[in-house]
Amino acid sequence: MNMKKYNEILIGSGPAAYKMSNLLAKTSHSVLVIEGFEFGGTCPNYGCEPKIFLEGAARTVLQSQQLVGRGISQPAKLDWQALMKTKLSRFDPWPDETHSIIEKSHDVEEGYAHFIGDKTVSVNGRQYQADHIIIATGQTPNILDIPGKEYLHTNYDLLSLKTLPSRVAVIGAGFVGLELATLVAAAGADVTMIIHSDRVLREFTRAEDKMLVEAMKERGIKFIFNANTQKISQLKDELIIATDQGEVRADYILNVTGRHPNIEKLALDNTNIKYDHHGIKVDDHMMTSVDGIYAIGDVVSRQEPKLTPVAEFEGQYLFDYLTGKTTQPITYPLIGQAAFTFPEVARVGVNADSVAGDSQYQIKRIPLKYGSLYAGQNDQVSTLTLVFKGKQLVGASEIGDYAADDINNLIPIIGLQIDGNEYRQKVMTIYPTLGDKIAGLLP
Ligand SMILES: Cc1cc2nc3c(=O)[nH]c(=O)nc-3n(C[C@H](O)[C@H](O)[C@H](O)COP(=O)(O)OP(=O)(O)OC[C@H]3O[C@@H](n4cnc5c(N)ncnc54)[C@H](O)[C@@H]3O)c2cc1C
Ligand SMILES: NC(=O)c1ccc[n+]([C@@H]2O[C@H](COP(=O)([O-])OP(=O)(O)OC[C@H]3O[C@@H](n4cnc5c(N)ncnc54)[C@H](O)[C@@H]3O)[C@@H](O)[C@H]2O)c1
Repeated sequence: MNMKKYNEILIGSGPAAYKMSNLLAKTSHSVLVIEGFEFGGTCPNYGCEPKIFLEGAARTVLQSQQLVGRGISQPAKLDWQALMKTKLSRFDPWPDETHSIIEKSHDVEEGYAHFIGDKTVSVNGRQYQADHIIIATGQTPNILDIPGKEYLHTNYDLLSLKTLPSRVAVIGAGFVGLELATLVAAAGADVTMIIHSDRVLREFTRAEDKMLVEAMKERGIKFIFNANTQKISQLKDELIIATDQGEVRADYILNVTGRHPNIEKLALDNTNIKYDHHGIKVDDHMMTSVDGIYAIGDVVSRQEPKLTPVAEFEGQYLFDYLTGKTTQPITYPLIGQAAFTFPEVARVGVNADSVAGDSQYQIKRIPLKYGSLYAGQNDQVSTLTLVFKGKQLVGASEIGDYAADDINNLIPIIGLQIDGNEYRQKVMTIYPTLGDKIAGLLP
């Protein structure tokens, strides 16, 4: 068979591969990009971007509800069908547009790639080789393996759902579950969350986790903890979810029980690439156990959270490494995280719970609700938690309506190890925002 050879083959076109594809477009390298589903991957098509687009309207509704009796007489109402129409008109063209952008600079194959050996990739019956093969195939939702699993929906379905169901059951309460539950509840659905453990986001402190659940409950979202979902059945026009804590009746079921690496279709067992259930194993240059084959983005088995900026950072690093701009191992910057719930939760650095009782660390909890900014929104929960080691801020987390933006203010202080005196001398932030409080909080 006549086999075409490239400098690079990128498998996947999500944020990790797309970053590399854009960088490689500025070189003379020959590149093949292979995508099996929607060009652009999870984030722009059925992840971060449509989620945050829809969240804009949800936030307006929830904020207006919070201000009823405090100057707002009629809370805003969300028209799901109209909102979804605007969402679809914006997002439907994205995969084709991304495809066209990639095709301007590189060869493209539409189809799922698999390995037929350590050096050869096959797609659509054609075989290819390259100096470097880069696996950037991301993750896909776990689907509960229970009777009635055909009734389960994922983020992909919900983020394009044209009609809002009356009752939505959400199985799982991680980032995806909590964010999408917030969205459909704001639109008027009756939401029940079914959680197999006793808490929600483990990345946050227990106090924040509890406050988030309480705040969501106050807005009518129901939580059933320590419940194992056993079976789903349909009775007339409703779905019955049997759990070991009783039955839940719903019109729509969102399965958000975590995600696993997209490796099944790659036929890695035809190669010597090592992997586990967290993903493909790489060294500190993102190389797999096979020379010349690399992995980046969510498909990698690593400690760092599975986020778009992390995927893009790895794409940039691998480009720099393969084009000789660096020989250094990858070192990750400080990574901030947020769940776009209402209120939001956001965090960075050392988790206060993990160092509670350790005399090397000091923890400060600052209720923000007294500040006019937060009081004006009737944001009763806003609490900032700071962790210091000596004089240095090493961790921060917040629950509150603007937690993600607030924590973003603190990431440079921790990441660049800026001390209080230097900060006060060189920075004057906009008043009144959280920024103006920071100078006073740093020792
Ligand atoms: C609902 C949701 C909300 C999210 N919100 C945020 C957020 O707010 N902020 C944030 O930072 N992150 C968020 N994320 C995570 C973010 O989407 C991912 O971290 C990011 O998309 C990872 O990029 P990637 O390129 O590694 O993989 P992906 O974006 O998943 O792309 C992988 C691509 O590879 C393709 N592929 C798979 N197998 C093959 C094959 N064999 N051959 C060819 N192609 C293949 C897939 O079709 C896919 O297009 C969210 C995720 C979800 C699900
Ligand atoms: N705002 C953001 O940055 C954002 C948003 C969405 C997703 N993400 C990324 O995507 C990743 C995946 O998110 P996710 O929500 O799919 O996964 P997750 O790991 O955050 O949450 C999965 C949830 O499902 C639960 N679960 C697992 N098995 C279950 C079962 N059998 N029954 C009931 N519940 C079960 C877990 O306890 C957990 O609460 C996140 O870790 C994050 O890195 C980020």
